[in-house]
Amino acid sequence: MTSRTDAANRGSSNASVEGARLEVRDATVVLGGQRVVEGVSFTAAGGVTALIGPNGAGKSSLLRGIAGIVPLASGSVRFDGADLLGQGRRARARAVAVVEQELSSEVALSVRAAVELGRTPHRSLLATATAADDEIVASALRTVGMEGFAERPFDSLSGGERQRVHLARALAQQPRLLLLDEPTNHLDIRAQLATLGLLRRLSAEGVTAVAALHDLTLAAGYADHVVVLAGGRTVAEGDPRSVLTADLIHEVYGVSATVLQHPRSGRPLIAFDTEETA
Ligand SMILES: Nc1ncnc2c1ncn2[C@@H]1O[C@H](COP(=O)(O)OP(=O)(O)OP(=O)(O)O)[C@@H](O)[C@H]1O
Repeated sequence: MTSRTDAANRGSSNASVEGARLEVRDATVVLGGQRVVEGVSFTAAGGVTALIGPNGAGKSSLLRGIAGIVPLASGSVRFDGADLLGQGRRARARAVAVVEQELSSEVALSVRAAVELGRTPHRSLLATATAADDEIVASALRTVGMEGFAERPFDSLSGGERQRVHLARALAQQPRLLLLDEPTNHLDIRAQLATLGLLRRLSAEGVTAVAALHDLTLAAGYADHVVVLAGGRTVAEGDPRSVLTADLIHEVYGVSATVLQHPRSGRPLIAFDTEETA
């Protein structure tokens, strides 16, 4: 596949506050002896970056490599001018929060306790929660609309509710870099729009957000920058308005689509050609 890079838009952002710069260079991740991410580079100076691509493209592995959850076989990740992966876990967790797809963690905890885990990197080892921590946790729960669930056991929640709690925990971490793996998974459409709107608001406050997304129209509607992966490699990147073409969608996903324009935002609306419309 050809590599198309919209260099003029690389790292561009509509964010009103420029976030710290994330520079991923030649990232390669090897899992089970396979190069599942190979030589991926992109820069995000604030704003929302969407990672898109088919199942198995390497989106989760790239996010995990950036976060230091899996090692990079080669390449580097710099954030705010420093080598992110060279930092200790605790220092990294003060800057970077990750919302992963896995929904079964914190099963024995209440919702409030699960979100409180987000404060751990900011507290000294044996310290208990301060009033400020409590307010940050309460605020994170309010932001995701889960304040009424604080005392519920985490494992009693629905999939979408768990997803929101994971997001609240990441917010409680007060990160400057937010990495999210399919954050709209399990969410109803209102919650999906709220989550992506929240990413936009956070980016306006200086948070750099990178999210793996499957819904191309939502990615087009909310991202400043898209990175398209297939087979572990970058196929295209840039402004969603120039990258998300019918040709690109056919090349990457093997499906036919008509790309329309949102009448107000001008952003791409992707209509898939079903048997009826083909
Ligand atoms: N532990 C592992 N050992 C071997 N291969 C792995 C391992 N983990 C992931 N892979 C493979 O790496 C590739 C990339 O997986 P990854 O989860 O990063 O893709 P993805 O783009 O996030 O996919 P999806 O959209 O399905 O979530 C896949 O082919 C997957 O099977």
